[in-house]
Amino acid sequence: MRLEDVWFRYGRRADWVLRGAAVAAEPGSTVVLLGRNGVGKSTLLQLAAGVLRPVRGRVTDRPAVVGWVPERFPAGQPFTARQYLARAAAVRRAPAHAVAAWAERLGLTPYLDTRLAALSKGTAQKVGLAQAVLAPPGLLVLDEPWEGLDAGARVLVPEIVAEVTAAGGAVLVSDHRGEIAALPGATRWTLADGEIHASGPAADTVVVEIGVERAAAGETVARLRAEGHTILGVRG
Ligand SMILES: Nc1ncnc2c1ncn2[C@@H]1O[C@H](COP(=O)(O)OP(=O)(O)OP(=O)(O)O)[C@@H](O)[C@H]1O
Repeated sequence: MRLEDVWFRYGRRADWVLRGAAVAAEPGSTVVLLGRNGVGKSTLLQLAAGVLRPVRGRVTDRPAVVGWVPERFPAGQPFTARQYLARAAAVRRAPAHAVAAWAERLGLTPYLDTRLAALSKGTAQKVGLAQAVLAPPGLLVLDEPWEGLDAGARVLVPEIVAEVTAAGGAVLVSDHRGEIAALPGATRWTLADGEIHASGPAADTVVVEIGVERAAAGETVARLRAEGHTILGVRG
């Protein structure tokens, strides 16, 4: 999947969210998208997934099967989890056993006959994750996939990412919580002021301890994360 000079804004008078983005996610690679809140990560992911179209430029080499996990699963639809996943499986021509197998793996089996609107946020997120992988995706796009998941399910995200890339798919994932540490070997795209800065995986990592005033802690953590650093903890 390749962005070729992609420009995007939400309206004629709106500011540009992306200005001439030119990056590529190669088959078998994992790309982690970093950047502060509101900088345009979700927008870029939706352009990559084909949910949004560029205002200028184009997205090329998008594989036939794209799995897209939005930041918030749209749970307002009038289906049970089983009906929704069965429909998604039919649309993607996924194998017949895929719904039951993914439901089991994600701990969704007890909730399959619950209506989507009645699911907890985390369980709905799991349905969102399941629908994206029912058919093996050539490109898997995950918007903050850890959000709302319990500890048991969080560990599944890097597992699923590794399986998709091992099968030759590309994975593009946004991360504002430093979960990138769980994705060794990932390329980083850092988005700032409408531009993407791509950098290779951190091959050799060291831990640097810094002290900041309490009042500045939140802002410092956010800034360091936006720059692509991993925050291992805050204490004191
Ligand atoms: N549907 C929309 N209509 C108009 N403006 C939008 C829309 N969606 C997002 N924006 C604006 O585009 C900019 C980028 O938003 P986006 O959601 O892509 O950022 P983000 O980096 O994903 O943020 P966060 O980390 O908070 O999820 C923001 O200024 C936002 O207000």
